[in-house]
Amino acid sequence: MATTTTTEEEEQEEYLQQLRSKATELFIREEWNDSIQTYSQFITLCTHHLSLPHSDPQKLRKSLCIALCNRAEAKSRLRDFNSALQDCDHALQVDATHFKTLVCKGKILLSLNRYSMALHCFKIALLDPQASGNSEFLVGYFEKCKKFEFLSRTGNLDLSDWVLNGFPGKAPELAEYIGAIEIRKSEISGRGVFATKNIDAGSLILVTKAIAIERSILVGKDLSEDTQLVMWKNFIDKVVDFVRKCHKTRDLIGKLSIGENEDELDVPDVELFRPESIGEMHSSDDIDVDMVKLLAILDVNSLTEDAVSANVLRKNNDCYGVGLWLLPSFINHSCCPNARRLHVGDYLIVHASRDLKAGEEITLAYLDPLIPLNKRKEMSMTWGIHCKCKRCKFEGEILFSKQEMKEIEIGIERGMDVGGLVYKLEEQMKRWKVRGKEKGYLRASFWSLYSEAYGSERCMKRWGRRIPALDAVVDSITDVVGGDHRVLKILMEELKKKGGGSGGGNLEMEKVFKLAREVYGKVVKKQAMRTLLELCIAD
Ligand SMILES: C[S@@+](CC[C@H](N)C(=O)[O-])C[C@H]1O[C@@H](n2cnc3c(N)ncnc32)[C@H](O)[C@@H]1O
Repeated sequence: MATTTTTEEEEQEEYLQQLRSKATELFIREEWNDSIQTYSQFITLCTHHLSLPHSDPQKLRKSLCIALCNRAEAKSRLRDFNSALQDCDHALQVDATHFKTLVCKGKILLSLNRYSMALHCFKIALLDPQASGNSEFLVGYFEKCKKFEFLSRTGNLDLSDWVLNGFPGKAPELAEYIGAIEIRKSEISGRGVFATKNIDAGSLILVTKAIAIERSILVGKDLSEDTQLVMWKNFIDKVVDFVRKCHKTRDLIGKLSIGENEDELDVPDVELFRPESIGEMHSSDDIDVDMVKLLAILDVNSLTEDAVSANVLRKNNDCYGVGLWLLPSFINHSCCPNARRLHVGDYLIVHASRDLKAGEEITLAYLDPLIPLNKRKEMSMTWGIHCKCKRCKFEGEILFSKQEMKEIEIGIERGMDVGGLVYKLEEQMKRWKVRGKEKGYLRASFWSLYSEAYGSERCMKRWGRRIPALDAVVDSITDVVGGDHRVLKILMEELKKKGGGSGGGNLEMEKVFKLAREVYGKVVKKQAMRTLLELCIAD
């Protein structure tokens, strides 16, 4: 009897060895899916053997730990980070200081933007004797975690080198950052994002990585309908894949609006959106996805890189992307926005495009703030929103009561002399005693007239002395819609004409830099900002 048991045990032992060798071979050949499958069989069998009376627990534990660590590595290669993390934790339960697992866990945590936890792993790994042979790359990871941890606390981003070198290679990895903001009920609609402290124009409000993003190369100016459909389908597949791998993401996406009954929606704590917040992170097994709800959510919250309030930093702007970013999805629209977005790789940076007061709602322009009310209304229909901001209200009243406004609109349609139309609008505003912000509203709405007039030498010769100086118009428009790249471009061109360019008069150049910070955010130092300004003109 005893002989039979020994033979059985030996056979099982041999089978275990075979499984381990096969899994290791697949792992070395980087056949990740097959190696995960084989390691899974090995792990189940190994765990079972550990409970048997004649087993060698020390040897088995060692094998189990290595198998879990390798399976974690394979899963992380397939970007199934949450499940990989689960394996690392399991391995560390078996051996709390297992060097390879600590390094693997640190790298996974870094990919998930959980910097301080990653830092902790690399710190312990560095104490291991094995660290001496790997010190260069370990110290590299350690320093990277430290840098990102600092960035995620302060939001002090500096992309100067990347910009000055002409956006080489892949876009830089950024750290996730959540500034002085909270999510609250909004008077605009449902929930909104609010400043909890004063925020200067140009300062970063948040930096966050896309849940998923899909890009397409632009051939010509627009994408064909077919390409757009394929792009949208791929994008949805990516979101579903992400959601299936992570409960936390599914739960957070589930908090986004479907554009209906927004006032009844819960207000989530902004802390939930920190990568390090505790959530039910694990499981790669099927998570139910309510596709109808998910599609409605994507319809309302996806953002495109070509939007008017977005800048994209990359070498060739010949592609176009659609993506989903969680926290920015709570930012409402305003025709007098106070924030803009900047895309760097898969990261979205939202910065203040005007000075913000504590308690003020942060808003983006979903649609062009430099077009007249009727066009804005038309465009807002596609967003399913009916904007009731002060500007829309004021312009609605003036359009309704003043025939001259209609005449100006007809003049634009008929292609009348832009200088004459600007003159007419300015004269009417004087007559109607339109001042301050209200003047800015109308100037912003008819920006196309102003920009064409200031851009035309012939027009300025004729009307230059009868219409306000560009400076004054820039100030009043910026006061109501914040920094805008088109306004910045005209200002730059004007400076160049005066023989200034980037070496223009100090005061004028300061004004350009101030506007540039409102347009791009404080993401580069002065020299690199000059490069961005050159790009803005060339655009
Ligand atoms: C990206 S979400 C913004 C956050 C949303 N309010 C929430 O509670 O989740 C976009 C949706 O917000 C609403 N919304 C945003 N700005 C609006 C505005 N200015 N006027 C009316 N509704 C607006 C619309 O329902 C729109 O579909």
